[in-house]
Amino acid sequence: MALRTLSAKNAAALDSELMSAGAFSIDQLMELAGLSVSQAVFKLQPPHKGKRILVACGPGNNGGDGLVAARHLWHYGYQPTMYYPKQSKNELYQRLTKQLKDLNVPFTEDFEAALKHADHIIDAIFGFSFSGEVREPFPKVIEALRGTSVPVLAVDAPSSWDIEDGPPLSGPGRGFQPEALISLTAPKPLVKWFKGRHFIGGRFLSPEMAEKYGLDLPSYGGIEQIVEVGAEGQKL
Ligand SMILES: NC(=O)C1=CN([C@@H]2O[C@H](COP(=O)(O)OP(=O)(O)OC[C@H]3O[C@@H](n4cnc5c(N)ncnc54)[C@H](O)[C@@H]3O)[C@@H](O)[C@H]2O)[C@H](O)CC1
Ligand SMILES: [K+]
Repeated sequence: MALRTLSAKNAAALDSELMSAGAFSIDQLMELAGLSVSQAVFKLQPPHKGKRILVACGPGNNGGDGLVAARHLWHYGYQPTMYYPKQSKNELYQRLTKQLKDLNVPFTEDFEAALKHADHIIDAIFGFSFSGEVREPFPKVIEALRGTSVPVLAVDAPSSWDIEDGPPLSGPGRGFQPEALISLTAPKPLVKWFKGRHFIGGRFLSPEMAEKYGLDLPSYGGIEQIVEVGAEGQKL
């Protein structure tokens, strides 16, 4: 049986409820989300299989998860490279960026060139607040993700996919099917069209909140921040 999914509208409502009634800060949620992304990379691409991780970050919190994941990956011994073309002036993102610069993690403006030297890619461009046509400068990046043979781990959603309706029928993301996906808190309806390896992460949901939003609490083992499920979210 598939895990229950969370619509884009409810994902945003749950996020804001976690930060009000739930008493979490955005920094905490993003740290746990990014930590789970880093653990999924470790599972998919253990360091002995190649350490060069290209992290594509978008302008919102999905991008923030990518910034946090990169820092954890550096500490695990990986060599992250950041592509972060629309850097927010928001203080949190500036701090996350500084933390990476202090570790001498490189930032590149040329995604296609960086792709030639990558062993794995994190797609942290858009998450549950994506809508409409992909705007500049991201169309060529999405096209490159679609065309590359380097494996891609998508954070929360394959970027350019509609959260409810899945893969786009036209535009740069047409035919984009990443190797892996990590859904944060709960899978979004788009998982119905996803065919790769699927993880759930973001281990911060209380049983009360799960019940209120009609979600399943993933059965995380021990100290794990991720749990692998079937492609469409069914328990393995
Ligand atoms: N509770 C959780 O599960 C948590 C999840 N986290 C992550 O946060 C994202 C959602 O973040 P949000 O800031 O709301 O939005 P996005 O990052 O998805 O994108 C917003 C960003 O993108 C721009 N944008 C939207 N559509 C387009 C477009 N068509 N073309 C270009 N740009 C577009 C928009 O203007 C914004 O700037 C969730 O998915 C998780 O990854 C939190 O980290 C922690 C809690
Ligand atoms: K994404």
